Amino acid sequence: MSAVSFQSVSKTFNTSKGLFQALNQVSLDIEEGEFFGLLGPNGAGKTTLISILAGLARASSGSVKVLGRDVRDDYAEARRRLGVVPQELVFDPFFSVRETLRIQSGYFGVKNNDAWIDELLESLGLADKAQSNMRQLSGGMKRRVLVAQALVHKPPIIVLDEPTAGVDVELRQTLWHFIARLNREGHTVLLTTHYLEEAEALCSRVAMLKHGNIVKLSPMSELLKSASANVLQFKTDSLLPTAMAERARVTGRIVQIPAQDAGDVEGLLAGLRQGGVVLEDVEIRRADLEDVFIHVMNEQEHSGKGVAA
Ligand SMILES: Nc1ncnc2c1ncn2[C@@H]1O[C@H](COP(=O)(O)OP(=O)(O)OP(=O)(O)O)[C@@H](O)[C@H]1O
Repeated sequence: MSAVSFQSVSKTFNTSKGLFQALNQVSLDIEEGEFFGLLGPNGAGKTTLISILAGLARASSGSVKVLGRDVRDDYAEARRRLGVVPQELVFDPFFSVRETLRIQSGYFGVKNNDAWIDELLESLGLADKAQSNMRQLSGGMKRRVLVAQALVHKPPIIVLDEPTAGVDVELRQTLWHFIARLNREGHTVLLTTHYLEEAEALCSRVAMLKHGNIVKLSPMSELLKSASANVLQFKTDSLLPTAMAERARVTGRIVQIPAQDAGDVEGLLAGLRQGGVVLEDVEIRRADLEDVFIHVMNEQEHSGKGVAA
């Protein structure tokens, strides 16, 4: 049985400008024990898909099942199997951290949960904040509580919607260490993130979403293999020749151009020299998930919408 199964899920919003299709026939099965990444640019439909999974929004058509339970017809049972860490920080400011977690346990009907609550507090670096009121915590600490809150009923499936947006390195490390442990222990993880190096390090399979369509669905290893093998990277203040500018990813002074092999790199360097481009800090590195992501998104731009497996 799939941990999460999306079958032809579409979502249309009524907006002041008319109907807007945020999801278009999304079908996707996430297996038990997977660490699955849902990637896509802003507005691709990731949060909408997760909101439908969590029962916070309704699909216009299609169905979603959590371990075989339909999120609409069998909401309570489906929801109990999910631990959802939302993007937004929402709390009741009057409770302490421990009270917040106890209340959440009660909500799921879990009694005598203090041993697990202590373990969550310890693993997420919150042990010394257990008695603090929520309103006294920093943003990063609140985010840790949000994670603890999602996990308080030991859900088999953990859903994280951009959990590391704007959080510091220490929290990221604490969080990933803990989530990776839970995944090793058998929990399924569904993650959306804009930090592609995190996705690359953690996810065994990813789906890329664009304009509400799945445009890529692939194991991470195959995705990385499918990429052009290398990237020529350098810094420059010069303008690039047009043919090269079209292939390049430019961030400030840093230019990165995909290259298949050593011959391709030589050709690029010769072209740059001919174009009078002055290079600094030249290096050749292996392509990463960000290179693949940009390639897939550009491909879609040029070929229109569509599904590529
Ligand atoms: N309640 C709503 N009413 C109208 N349009 C909406 C609503 N919620 C989302 N949308 C639109 O649906 C599209 C998908 O939004 P969604 O939040 O799912 O994207 P996302 O992939 O999570 O983006 P981000 O990476 O920015 O979080 C966007 O164009 C958004 O403006």
